[in-house]
Amino acid sequence: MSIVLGPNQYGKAEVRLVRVDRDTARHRITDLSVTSQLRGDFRATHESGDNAGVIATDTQKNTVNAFARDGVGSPETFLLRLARHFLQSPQITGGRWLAEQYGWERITAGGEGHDHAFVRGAAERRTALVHADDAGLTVLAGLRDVTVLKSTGSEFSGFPRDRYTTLPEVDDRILATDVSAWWRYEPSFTETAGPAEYDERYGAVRSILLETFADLHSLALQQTVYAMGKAVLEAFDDIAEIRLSCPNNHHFLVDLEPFGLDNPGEVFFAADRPYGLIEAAVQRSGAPTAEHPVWSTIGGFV
Ligand SMILES: O=c1[nH]c(=O)c2[nH]c(=O)[nH]c2[nH]1
Repeated sequence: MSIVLGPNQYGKAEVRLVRVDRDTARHRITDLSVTSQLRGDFRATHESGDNAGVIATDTQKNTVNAFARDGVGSPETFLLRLARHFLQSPQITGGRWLAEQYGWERITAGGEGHDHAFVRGAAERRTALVHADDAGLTVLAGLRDVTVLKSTGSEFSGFPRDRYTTLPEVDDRILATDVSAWWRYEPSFTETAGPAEYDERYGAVRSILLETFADLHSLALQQTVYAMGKAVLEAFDDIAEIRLSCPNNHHFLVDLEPFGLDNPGEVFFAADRPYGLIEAAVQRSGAPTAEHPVWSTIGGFV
């Protein structure tokens, strides 16, 4: 039996990059964590330490920072620039470039918000991923940990009961989750989109996800998750598919009877674990059934 090197990739993870656009007194900041990973025939370095073809991870980090000097644009276009740059080296045959963007809002004291003072927003991040392989470039866009809650308009009943079932059926409960999603753009979008189109589309998808969460009377988080994905695909032909991952952040009604009090859906215990975890891909019927290769690069369902 002989031992051989299997699939491999390497690069710099989580380059923390803050870009200040200061062309006017009203500054804009872009706060990113960027990961660059390269693929190619890197047997030599693994087998004998011959680094002749190895673009150092330090060089990859420097390239990320240097490219930011010209502006970031949108996370998607920034990653596409990096991908096209590294793919110019003949030994690089593919790769994976990932960005997580942290939101900063202007500090507001009435009026328009401060010109150059910001407050970091919620845990929510905007995400982008560019994947390159023999078939070309694929762009995913997404979001992570968009925390939402509705205080009514959610029920859960009709599930099977066995000797281990204790959950009561409820026709009114809190529904709370942290929405994470990735959606895959068709080439028809990525071939022409610039930063403005990516930004606009990100905002539109985020709004659709939130509005659907809010408006659908939910009989199960599964129904809400599917409806959110479906609404996005119905709105945009050039989004091929979307994957969602949503924990069910349980809120349990506190028993106030020991204190002689009723509790008509007013006082809850917000449990942090365990949590239900509902994940689904929403796709177009007739699309290829084989999983697109990009999904194997994201680590986890979403
Ligand atoms: O929306 C829900 N889906 C489930 O599958 C489930 N299971 C559970 O215990 N509570 C819930 N809620």
